[in-house]
Amino acid sequence: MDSEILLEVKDLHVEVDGREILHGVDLVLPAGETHVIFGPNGSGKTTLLMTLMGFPRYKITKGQLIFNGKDITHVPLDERARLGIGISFQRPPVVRGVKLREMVRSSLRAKDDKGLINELAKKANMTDFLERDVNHGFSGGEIKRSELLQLLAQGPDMVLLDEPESGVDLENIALIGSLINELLEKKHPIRERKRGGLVITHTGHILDYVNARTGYVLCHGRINCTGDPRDMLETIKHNGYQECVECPRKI
Ligand SMILES: Nc1ncnc2c1ncn2[C@@H]1O[C@H](COP(=O)(O)OP(=O)(O)OP(=O)(O)O)[C@@H](O)[C@H]1O
Repeated sequence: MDSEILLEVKDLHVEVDGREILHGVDLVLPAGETHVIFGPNGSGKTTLLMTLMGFPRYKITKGQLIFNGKDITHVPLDERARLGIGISFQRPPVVRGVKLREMVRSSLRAKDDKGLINELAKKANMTDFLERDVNHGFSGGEIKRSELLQLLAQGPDMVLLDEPESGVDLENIALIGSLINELLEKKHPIRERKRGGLVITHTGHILDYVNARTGYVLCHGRINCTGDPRDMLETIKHNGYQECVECPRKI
C-alpha cells in the first residue's frame, strides 16, 4: 500500500462490564481516507468507536491499536485526544453550566482565538448557540452541528463519527456533509490529505456528501464484510442484515 497508515486495528477484543462485545476486529484506515461502518443495532459499532477514543469502560482484553505508528492500546483518552483522535457521539450529553463557546475554546488546539471561534461557529451555523449551555434544549440537528463545531476546533487527525446524520433534516445533512468534508480536508489534493474518518451510518445519507472509500459490516462484534460502501448500502437496503449474518463469504 503506498499511502501512510493512520490506524491499524488488530484482532481487537473488547469487554463492557464483563461482557465481551467485540470478538476480534481487524481494520486498516490509511491517511486521507474515510471508511464507513454499517451493522444492525447492537452489533458493536459504538463500542468500536468508544474503544478507539479510549473510554475506560471499554476494556481491551486482546489485540492492538496502532495510531500514526504508535501503539495506543493502553494509552488513556486524554492522551489519545492530544495525539489527534476526536469523536462525535451518537447521543452527546447536555453539559449544564458550560457554554458552547467555552467548550469550543477548550477544544481548540490553537491558542484561544475569539475570531476563530466565531468563524467556526458561523461555518457550523451555530453563532446563536455559543452563549447557551452545551446541548441544553438543542434540537437533534443542532446537537450534531455542535459536535462538529467542537471537532473543527480540535482538528483531529482521525475523526470518529457516530451516526452524524441521525435526527438531521435533509437541508442540514448537506451542511453536516460539508463540515465533515472540511474536517477531512476534502479540498486538499488527495496526496496531501493526512486525516482520516470512521463513520457509523444506518441510513447512508451521508454517503451523498462524503467521499467514503471503504465500508464494513459489523455483525455480532465481528467484521463480516468489506467493500464499496455504496454497493453495500444497496444490498443492505434490499436484503437487510440477515444476509450479512448468514453470508458464506464472511471474512
Ligand atoms: N454496560 C453494558 N453491559 C452489557 N452490555 C452492554 C453494555 N453496553 C453496551 N452493551 C451491549 O453491547 C452491544 C453493542 O452495543 P453498541 O452500542 O456498540 O451497538 P451498536 O452497533 O452501536 O448499536 P446501534 O446501532 O443500536 O447504535 C449491545 O448489545 C449492547 O446492549
